[in-house]
Amino acid sequence: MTTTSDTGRAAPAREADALPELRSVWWEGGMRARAEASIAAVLAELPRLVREAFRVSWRASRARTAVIVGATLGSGTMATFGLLATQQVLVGLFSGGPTPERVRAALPALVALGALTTVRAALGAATGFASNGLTPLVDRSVQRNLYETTTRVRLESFDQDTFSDEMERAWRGCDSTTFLVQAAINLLAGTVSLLAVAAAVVVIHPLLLPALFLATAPGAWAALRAGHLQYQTYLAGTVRRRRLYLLNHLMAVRDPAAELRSYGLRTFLLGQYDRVMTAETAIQLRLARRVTVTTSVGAAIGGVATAAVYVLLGLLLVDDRIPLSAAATGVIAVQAAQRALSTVTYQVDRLYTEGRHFRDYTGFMERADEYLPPPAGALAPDPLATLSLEDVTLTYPDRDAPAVAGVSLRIRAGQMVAFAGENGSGKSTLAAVVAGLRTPDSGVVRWNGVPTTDLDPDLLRARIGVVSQEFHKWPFSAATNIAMGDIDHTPGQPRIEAAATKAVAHDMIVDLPHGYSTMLDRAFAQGQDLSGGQWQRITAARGFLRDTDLLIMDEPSSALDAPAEAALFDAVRARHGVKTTVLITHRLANIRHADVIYVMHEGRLVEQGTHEELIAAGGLYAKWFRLQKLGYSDD
Ligand SMILES: Nc1ncnc2c1ncn2[C@@H]1O[C@H](COP(=O)(O)OP(=O)(O)OP(=O)(O)O)[C@@H](O)[C@H]1O
Repeated sequence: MTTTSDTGRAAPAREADALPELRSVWWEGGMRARAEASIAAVLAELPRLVREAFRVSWRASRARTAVIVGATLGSGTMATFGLLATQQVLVGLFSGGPTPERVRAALPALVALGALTTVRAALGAATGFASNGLTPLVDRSVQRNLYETTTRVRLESFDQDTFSDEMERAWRGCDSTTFLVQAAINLLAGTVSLLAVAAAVVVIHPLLLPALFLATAPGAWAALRAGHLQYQTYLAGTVRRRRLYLLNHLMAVRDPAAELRSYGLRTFLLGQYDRVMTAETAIQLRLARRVTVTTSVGAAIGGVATAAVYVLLGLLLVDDRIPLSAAATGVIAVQAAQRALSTVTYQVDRLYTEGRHFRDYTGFMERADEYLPPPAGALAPDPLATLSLEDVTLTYPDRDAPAVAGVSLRIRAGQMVAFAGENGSGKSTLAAVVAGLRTPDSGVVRWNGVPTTDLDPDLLRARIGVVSQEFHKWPFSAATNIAMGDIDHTPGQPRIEAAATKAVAHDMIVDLPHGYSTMLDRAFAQGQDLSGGQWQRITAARGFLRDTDLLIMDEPSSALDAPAEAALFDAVRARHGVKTTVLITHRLANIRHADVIYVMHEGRLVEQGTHEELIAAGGLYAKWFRLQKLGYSDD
């Protein structure tokens, strides 16, 4: 730990010897679980995980799963017969008589062994082919299921931390599913190989079975034991890397570079670096020592056990209890079993850690019902005549005060209405309720007198367009970004350009390197990013293209220059009397001509009327309008 003569700088480094705890991250969950689980717990979990892996694999492709299982079992059977054939070859070779005769005697078994090996190789190739093709199918099946759910859940779900967290874990769980399936297949192959060897040695000589067990069990135990420590070491490594990443961002990137220099933070940060690295490196070294000891002890025990088995075979041989061919096959069997076992132990660890993430996925999918919208009505909404809110209240999760409290209002077809109010007064939330994106906790929203809960939500939303304040920058071309306003009807270029013109976006798009085909994301080879105001024009164009009964525009001009803003509001006013528009904006001059202005204050509707009525009433609206007007006057 670094201390400096400058006490002011060194003080924070001495605050505590222990490093501050890092927030746990979801992708470490599987490794952490394996590092903490006992061998018994890991083994107890295996049957269920293997079952689940094969269930997923079966759902993704029955044919491929059947090929994998069939070929793996077939390969195991070939391995058993292969060992038996090996023994027969040895029987022939170790029999009495001249060498050519011994070779001749061994020939049929040798031919059988060759045939078995060939078939086994073919079965291995079939397994490889089927499992390679299975991976994308499994991937697709689980991801599709997840995205089916995440695109259907209620919008409110995203406000809950638990949902976002669970969704992120479930997403990681999708990737784990393919690893889980691969691990289960490999585990099956390893186990079948092991059983195949065991079956063969029992047939050759029953005494070989305990010998086989003795030669393999200690090594397997040591490998599983080392698994704990290896995962702990890995975890310690990631903690170190994460801490380093934080410091790297303080010392080697552009953003903090100026403050680092102007406040003379170099020594302080280097001190932090030394402190972190000294502590974390010590942890890693300690663990590395333990892993080395455990694996060395395991290897030593395994080596001693194997040697003991060879001695045992020698004694049995000397004692004439087993023939030479059986002893020699026993040696081959021990080596084959040790190879199979090292596959098995590795796959056990992998299955367990990936299984943890897979459980996140299945758990999320099981709980997904909680997040789905309640069963909705099936009535098709008629074109809008009136839209009314009756005593509507909505409180966000983890918030005490409602965002919208007891609001009642009525919007008639063809009207242009406006929501005004301070930041956080509930305008956007109210607009989301009107748009059918959020369901109020209490109160009723009626479309032509029919509660919206009785209407088909998709058909209802098809009659509403929303130009959101928090719009998304879709990574598609400019044309597609606009066409997405009515994607089901694949709008043609003339419609797209007409909408862009209304939103003052046409000229700007034409000036892009590839015009309407320009990709609006720099991830693409010739992609472009746009300025905030340019994006806002594209978003407004999307709303105009939708051309629905009701268009809700939430701060559509906050980033627009003055001419663009004026043109946009001309286009909005052109809807007046034809289509219905709800406008939200802080620039009150833009809503002077609205039929009704609803004024929100702390979630409540506190004033309503035309501009003139509200000015005459001398309330909040009149005050804000006066303030804005003052800003433009010369006084
Ligand atoms: N997703 C959310 N989760 C929790 N609270 C929210 C969420 N969205 C908004 N709020 C809170 O609800 C209240 C109303 O927010 P809303 O966005 O409706 O206000 P607004 O009038 O549109 O504000 P602005 O003028 O700043 O856009 C605020 O207190 C806000 O912090």
